[in-house]
Parts: sequence; structure tokens; C-alpha cells
Amino acid sequence: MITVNTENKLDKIDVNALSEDEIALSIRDLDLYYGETQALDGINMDIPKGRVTAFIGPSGCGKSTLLRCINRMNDLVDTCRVDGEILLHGDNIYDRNVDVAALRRKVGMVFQRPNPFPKSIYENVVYGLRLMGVNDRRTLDEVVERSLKGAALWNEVKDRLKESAFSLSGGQQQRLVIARAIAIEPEVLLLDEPTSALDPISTLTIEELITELKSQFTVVIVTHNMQQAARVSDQTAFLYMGKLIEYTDTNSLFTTPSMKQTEDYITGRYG
Ligand SMILES: Nc1ncnc2c1ncn2[C@@H]1O[C@H](COP(=O)(O)OP(=O)(O)OP(=O)(O)O)[C@@H](O)[C@H]1O
Repeated sequence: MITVNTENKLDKIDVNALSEDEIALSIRDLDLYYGETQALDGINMDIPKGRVTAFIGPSGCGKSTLLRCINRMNDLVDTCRVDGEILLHGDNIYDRNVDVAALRRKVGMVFQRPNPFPKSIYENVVYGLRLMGVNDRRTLDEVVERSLKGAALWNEVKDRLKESAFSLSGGQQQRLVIARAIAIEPEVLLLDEPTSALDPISTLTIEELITELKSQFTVVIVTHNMQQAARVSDQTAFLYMGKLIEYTDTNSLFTTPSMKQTEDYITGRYG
């Protein structure tokens, strides 16, 4: 039985009937193929702004593939072909003239394993800004403090900003990676199983952080842990064999699923 945490949830909204100004991302008739194999099949969904959306489903159902479509990470896979559209605030990110680097500044991503760069804590946070040509010390200092506070890491590292990022624990490294992602103020933050390599205490810290982040960002998280989806997300999408089976507010999905496949999955009948 999955327990849904209702304390940190925003008011319930109908994600299948959002108004235009509530929508951050619209996924329209999205199909994705790896070579001959279809991994996503006719996905249609709107992802609301300023909330946490979880993608759940059994291994291989296409959760990470769908997440990676949102900042075009799948472009890096030679055999991958995408049909359909993803609109970010109304603009199709798959349009031919889209600058993918600019897109990835608007849509940041955090992976399963913390991947800080072999640099100091400070230089990790300002990495994206330096790439954008920002070198003013005072600006960078402000961004470092704001981002590390935003990632709930400032108090632990404020006296050791010059130390290597590798001197941090795994959980701290993951929060540093989140600080690096939010330093360039993206609109959307994609989290691909962000706690699966972490211990339970670090996991809890990151989960609390996710709840904080939604006041500033639209958050989309892939998790294989249903309990985690129930704890952190406002709405949940259940995928199965490349199809979106059910997408609704988290409480309804886990307590009164409308599709048999969702019910089978959340009651542990498969996956
Ligand atoms: N780079 C790739 N090349 C070819 N096939 C891929 C690639 N990445 C994923 N796939 C296939 O696409 C399907 C969906 O994979 P995906 O990683 O999106 O699933 P998932 O739901 O995130 O699974 P998991 O929970 O195990 O991470 C799977 O059949 C997988 O084997």
C-alpha cells in the first residue's frame, strides 16, 4: 500500500484540463524510436508550471526516454528518431531552428549518479555562468550563495568553497549538482532517479529539497520508487510499454487509479 504525503502537496488541479497559462510543457503525439524499436507511443500530456510531476512505471517502460526528450538529450543517440512535438511555453523544442544549447539552459537535468566536475565546489556552481561569459566576481559570489542555499547545501559548504567537489559525500554532491543546475535559472528541472544512488538520509534531504524547488521551477522526476513519487509529486504519470496509461493528481493515482494496469502496478502485481 502506497502512503501519499498530502502535507507538501499543492492544491489539486485537473492536469488533463489545464489552462494555457498553467502549462509549462505540452507533449503532443510523441513517438520515439530507437532504430526499429518503438520506445514511446503516442504520448500526449500537459505538464503544469511550478509543480512536481513524476513519471513512474516498470523498468523499460520509457520513463527516462520521455524525460530525456524534454531537453533533447536523445539527440545524442544516433539511432533515435522522434515524431511529434513538445511545446515549452508554446514553442516546439523540436523545431529545426531551435538552439539545443539554449534549450538545455532553460531545461536543466540532474542524473541518477551525482556528476560534479573535477573542480572546486565554487567552480562547479558557476560553471554554466562562466560558459555564458559571466566572470564578474561579485555576481558569481551572489549566484554561488543563492544556488547553494536553494539546494540546501550552503550551511554545509560555505567555509570550504575552494575544496574539490569530490570531497563531498554522495548526497552533498547530488545537491551540488542541483545547485549547478539552478545557478543558470532554468525554467524546468528534470530529475532522472536523482536519489537512487543515495542513502536514506540523503534521499530524504533531496526529497525535501524537491518540494522547495517547485516554488521556483517546474520539476519533472523519474523514479522507480512509487513511495517516492507519492511523497514528492503533485501529479503522477504512469507509463507502460511506451504508452501513457494514466496521468492525474498523485493522490488519485495511488488511491483510486482508474485504469486496471495502474492498479496492478501500484499494488505490486508486476514491475
Ligand atoms: N540508447 C538506447 N538505444 C536503444 N534502446 C534504448 C536506448 N535507451 C533506452 N532504450 C530502450 O527503450 C526502452 C525504454 O527505456 P527507458 O530507459 O526509457 O526505460 P525506463 O522506464 O526509464 O527504465 P528503467 O526504470 O529501467 O530505467 C527500453 O526498451 C530500452 O531498452
